[in-house]
This record gives sequence, C-alpha cells and structure tokens, in this order.
Amino acid sequence: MELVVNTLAVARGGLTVLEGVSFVLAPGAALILRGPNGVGKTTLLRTLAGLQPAVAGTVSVPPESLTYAAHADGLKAVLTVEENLQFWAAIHGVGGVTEAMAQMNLTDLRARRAANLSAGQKRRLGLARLLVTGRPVWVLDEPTVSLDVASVALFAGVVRAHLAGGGMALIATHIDLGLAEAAVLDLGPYKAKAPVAPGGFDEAFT
Ligand SMILES: Nc1ncnc2c1ncn2[C@@H]1O[C@H](COP(=O)(O)OP(=O)(O)OP(=O)(O)O)[C@@H](O)[C@H]1O
Repeated sequence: MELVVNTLAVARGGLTVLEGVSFVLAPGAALILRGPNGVGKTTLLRTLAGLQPAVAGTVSVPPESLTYAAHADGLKAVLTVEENLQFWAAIHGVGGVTEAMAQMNLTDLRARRAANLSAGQKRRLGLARLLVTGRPVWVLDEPTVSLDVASVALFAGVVRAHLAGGGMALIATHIDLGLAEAAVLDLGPYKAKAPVAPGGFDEAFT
C-alpha cells in the first residue's frame, strides 16, 4: 500500500492555506515536511488524519490506515503509563504494551500516573501510543517537542524500526531528527495565493 496525495488543497479558519500538494510515500519510506511557522503543516496533517475535510484533491488511503500524533499528547491523566497504553491497545485490538514501554524507555515509569510525568516523559508516552495502534502510516506533528537529545535519538530509532517493518512516516518538524534516509518536502511553494478582489487589488482599494 502506497500513500498517494494528489493535488491536495487544505484550509484553516475558512481560508485555503496550501494547494496543489502532491507526493507519494512508499512502504518503508519517511517524508519530512518543512516550512515556516503558519505555512500549513499542521493543517495538512489534520486533513490527512481525517480530522477535517480537504478543499480539493485526493488521498489514496483511508484515515483508518493512519495514526496521528498531534501537539497534545492525548493522555488519560488518571491512568498509569501502562494503563494508557493498554487502553489504546484495546481500542486498536493489538498488543505490544510491554514492548512499547521498553522501546520508549518507559518501563521504570509503568505504574506512574500520566498526570505525574514530566513534559518529556508525557511526550514519550504519547509517542509509545503509536506502537500499539498497529497502523502503517504514522502522521507526526512536531514529535520531538520536550524531548532531550537522548530521547530524540531513541525516537528516531523507533521510527526507523517502523520503516524497516514496511511502515511509513510523515513528519512535520523544525529540527533534524537524524533520519538521513527520509525525503524532505518544503511546503513553501504550495502556499495558497491570496484571494484577489475582482478587477485587481489596486482597483478594489481606489
Ligand atoms: N483554529 C484556527 N482558526 C483559524 N486559523 C488558524 C487556526 N489554527 C491555525 N490557523 C492559521 O492557519 C494557518 C496554518 O496554520 P498551521 O498550524 O497549519 O501552520 P504550521 O505550518 O503547522 O505552523 P507552525 O510551524 O507554527 O506549527 C496559519 O496562518 C494559522 O494562523
């Protein structure tokens, strides 16, 4: 299964922010999305994740093939680390909780409530959730926020293992994740043109 995005246009707050976005992601491949603040990276990822409709264009795979890690970690504060992962594993009908904790260096924190984790530990738990979804396409919005250098390297290894298993990853990030094998797509050229008043901008304001 390939992820084929074809001439996609996406909007936020009623305004089209990106248009004509096209790319193909093959099994085992990662794509890094780059672009300045506000260009529309989050909006594009939300659209691919099925959280909002596209303005135009097509996405070849259904949202059920994707799992989305947003800025917020979406943790259940009163549940422990292990219970959070068991919750997500049960929803997706897969196992692997013990392995997910080991991979994201959470085993020693397994009995701690999510509310009592540090910001970086919460982020590690939010990312461990990806491992218990069983979904092939990881859609990641600034996944390394709050992570220290060692945790960034740990997570890059987790992504690499996912790719080696035939998975795919689409990652919006401002930092270098160290995934040298990933392709990079600069979204700047896809910025939607500002709407022009009928008769031209100048005439409309004279
Ligand atoms: N809830 C909202 N309502 C209206 N407009 C919004 C909303 N959220 C974001 N925007 C606007 O939509 C545009 C795209 O925002 P988006 O968050 O997708 O950018 P981004 O590339 O992810 O930025 P960053 O690098 O800062 O995270 C921006 O101009 C932003 O101001």
